[in-house]
Amino acid sequence: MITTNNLSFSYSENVAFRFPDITLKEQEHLLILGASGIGKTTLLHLLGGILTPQGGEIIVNENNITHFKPKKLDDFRGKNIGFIFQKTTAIASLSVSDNLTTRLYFSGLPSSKETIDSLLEQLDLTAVKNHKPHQLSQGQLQRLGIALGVIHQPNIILADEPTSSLDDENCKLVIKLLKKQAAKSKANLIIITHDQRIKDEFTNTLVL
Ligand SMILES: Nc1ncnc2c1ncn2[C@@H]1O[C@H](COP(=O)(O)OP(=O)(O)OP(=O)(O)O)[C@@H](O)[C@H]1O
Repeated sequence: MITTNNLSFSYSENVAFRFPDITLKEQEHLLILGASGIGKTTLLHLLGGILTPQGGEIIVNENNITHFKPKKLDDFRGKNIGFIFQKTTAIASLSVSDNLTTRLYFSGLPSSKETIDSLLEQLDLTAVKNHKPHQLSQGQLQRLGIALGVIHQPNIILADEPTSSLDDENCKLVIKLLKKQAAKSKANLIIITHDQRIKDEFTNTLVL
């Protein structure tokens, strides 16, 4: 569950944003659309606690995270938020499997071979589990990005332009995978995009 009230943020006097309020009940999805530069990534980073709003508040599962101290926010983010970035944040020197083990560690969770193997299987990455990120294809890298965003079963999955560089077939596949992973961890799924192809896949949309 996530609620925002009167959120505002500015990078400078000239680059300032006021965002519409968001209310998502358990497991609801939201697609955020809008022109380039309108503030979509900024909003996603506010929702995930990467940026702190100058005004308003963000409530995640009854926790008002707006005024959390940095350490508490880091812990909260590690356990509850799953980010999927356009470009993978995998560690180059580690294998696919070890990247997932490391992500679990940073979320304060024990390494679980079963959890990792099962997720790799679902994302069709088993064959490359011992490969380093640079040995993966674009599609495999994209799926590793999803794995890294969901391995710790977050309550909120935040995806930044997850389909923009994909062909139609892989675009559909990624959306299906994101919805499936969100259902599995009973998470809210919030996607920002200007990819019009995925508009029809979501009933709940917010245009900035
Ligand atoms: N760290 C920063 N410092 C200063 N200005 C920034 C910073 N990050 C973003 N901006 C500015 O804030 C505005 C909104 O950026 P943001 O990335 O949130 O937009 P967006 O809607 O996600 O754009 P796009 O669709 O092109 O990714 C842009 O004008 C951008 O230049």
